[in-house]
Amino acid sequence: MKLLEGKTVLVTGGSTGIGRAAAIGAAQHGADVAINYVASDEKAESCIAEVEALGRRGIAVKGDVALPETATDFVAKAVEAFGKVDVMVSNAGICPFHAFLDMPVETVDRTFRVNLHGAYYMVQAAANQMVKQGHGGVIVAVSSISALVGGEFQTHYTPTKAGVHSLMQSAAIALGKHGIRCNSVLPGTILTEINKDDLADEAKRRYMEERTPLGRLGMPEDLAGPIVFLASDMAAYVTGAALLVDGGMFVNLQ
Ligand SMILES: C[C@@H]1O[C@H](O)[C@H](O)[C@H](O)[C@H]1O
Repeated sequence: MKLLEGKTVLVTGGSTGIGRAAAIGAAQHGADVAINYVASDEKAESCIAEVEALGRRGIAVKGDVALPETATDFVAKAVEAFGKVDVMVSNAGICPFHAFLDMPVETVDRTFRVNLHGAYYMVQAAANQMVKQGHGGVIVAVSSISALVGGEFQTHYTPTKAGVHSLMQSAAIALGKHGIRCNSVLPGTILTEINKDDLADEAKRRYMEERTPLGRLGMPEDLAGPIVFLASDMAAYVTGAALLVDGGMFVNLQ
């Protein structure tokens, strides 16, 4: 069953990792897809090629989500291409692991601007377009298990993920009257570009695998299903919620 037939789905950070999996998953479920990306044109083009190979339309829009104008430009280009915005998947994020005591101010600022300000601008721009359209919509934000627990080398990162989770809670209240649902997914440790170097440390990787009840770290594709579900009418009464997608890592105390 295609859960997003004829919908227009926007994904930030959509050329790699979780964002790419969400974009492809949305196309597999019948949606047209617009991705925002900041780095590789090649990866963005190959993502759109996969969307088109699934018989859907796709566009890639380059832009740094830390800049407010990137959000309004992305939404405008999606409306120009597809006539509407039904779903925003706010996924773009960075995690430059670094020790706390000598954490550079630039690293703190950049991480907050991409992960939290960027999410705020994208959610607001999409919501304004959805309100203008007048028939509701859905916002799914990619927060993290790190919204709930800490990380020694993530003191600049975990507050942004807690912030994204909180943003969805408040946006759910602000936008419910417009029929717009707002929810978060909280990925655990998912193997992507963002933690490739960190998990190159065999001991750390083994520790993370062993504390995961399902016995493996996650793949980006593990997030596609939960994101498509929250974006679909199957979740018509779900808003302000947070869905852990972590193989059981969070609950595993003992
Ligand atoms: C970078 C990535 O971020 C996630 O939110 C979680 O903290 C993972 O363990 C980490 O590998």
